[in-house]
Amino acid sequence: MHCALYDTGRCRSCQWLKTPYPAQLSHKQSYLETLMTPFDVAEWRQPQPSDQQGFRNKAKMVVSGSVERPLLGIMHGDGRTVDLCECPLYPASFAPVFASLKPFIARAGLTPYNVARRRGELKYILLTESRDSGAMMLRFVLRSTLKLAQLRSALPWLREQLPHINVISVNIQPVHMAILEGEEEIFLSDEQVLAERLNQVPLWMRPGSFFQTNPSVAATLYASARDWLADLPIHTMWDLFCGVGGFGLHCATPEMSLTGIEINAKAISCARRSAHELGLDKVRFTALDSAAFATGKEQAPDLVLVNPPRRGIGAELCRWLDNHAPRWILYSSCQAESLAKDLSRLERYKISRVQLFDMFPHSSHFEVLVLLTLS
Ligand SMILES: C[S@@+](CC[C@H](N)C(=O)[O-])C[C@H]1O[C@@H](n2cnc3c(N)ncnc32)[C@H](O)[C@@H]1O
Ligand code: SF4
Repeated sequence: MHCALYDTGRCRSCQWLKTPYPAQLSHKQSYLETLMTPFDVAEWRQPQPSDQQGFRNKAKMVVSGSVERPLLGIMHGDGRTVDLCECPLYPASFAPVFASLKPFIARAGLTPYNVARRRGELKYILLTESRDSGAMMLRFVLRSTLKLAQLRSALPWLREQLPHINVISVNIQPVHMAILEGEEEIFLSDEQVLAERLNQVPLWMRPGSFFQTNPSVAATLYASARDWLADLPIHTMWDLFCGVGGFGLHCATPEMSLTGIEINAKAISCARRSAHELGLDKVRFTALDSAAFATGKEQAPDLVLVNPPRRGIGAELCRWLDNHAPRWILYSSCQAESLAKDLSRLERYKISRVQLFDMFPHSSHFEVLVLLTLS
């Protein structure tokens, strides 16, 4: 893939950009196979490739420069800022939004936050697109509510320019640190959630809840989970670290009892809404810590699906799973090293199937789906 920003040294975020894409995939696959050497893998599926560009549904732009000439992009460690509006990882539909946002920032007088001087108001612009409908969610991360009234009164102009932005909000992040978002979210639109649909399953995105950033590959990942489970006699299932419910809602059948557990209550409200739309009445989604939920139970379901953050599921949950022995575990991981560590703790399981999903092209990262069967 060609990136002028990379070639001119302005952005080097994609460390593997100069490696041809097929070689990127085979490097990732060989690395994964090396990590899995201690385990006996019954079946390897072919890696799932990604589109090489335009695959992201989300932009997190640091705002810098001046109010008349804002830059939307990244800040390097030395404080240098670079405009990334032409980053080829974003879909073509993002360019007109960035083009309208720049004059809007001037109209609303949203002075970019200057980290060195600790002055200014607008810190980040967060833009998310529904791949299904093309509708978008736009969030302004501000240092305080000082410019909120100005932003509100300039907003009709922006809405006229960009009528497909359904959800607009302001996040207040008063802390002077590299933290992206604060606790307080103020909605400026009637809509507070953005509808997505992957494989005909309705999903909802909302500020602050996790959603996969490569929706095409996420759709193949969820569909694979559903296909892998389709032939197994599963009556009861848990989806731990479920986010807005993508895995569980793909895998659940009307007869199956599904419990989804996630720490973020807003994500849980999205998952409940999807289950209701699908007419799944044996599905429960609850906001809890996954390990605390599992360790409070006497009995495991037929299958436990886990999709943890990069740190993995950890020793306590592995111990509980190994002791309570669900017949199957389906583990989706975005960090192969923590996955390998967790697999070594699940001593009673054999590895039935493994597949790599290239969620993050041009970087060393990838997603892996592993089916474990009780020995
Ligand atoms: C990799 S994301 C996966 C989300 C979801 N399965 C999906 O497909 O989008 C990990 C999720 O775990 C949640 N999480 C983090 N720590 C948790 C915990 N201790 N207990 C439950 N959920 C947690 C995060 O909020 C996040 O939604
Ligand atoms: S993140 Fe975008 S701009 Fe930066 S190197 Fe990758 S493709 Fe180029």
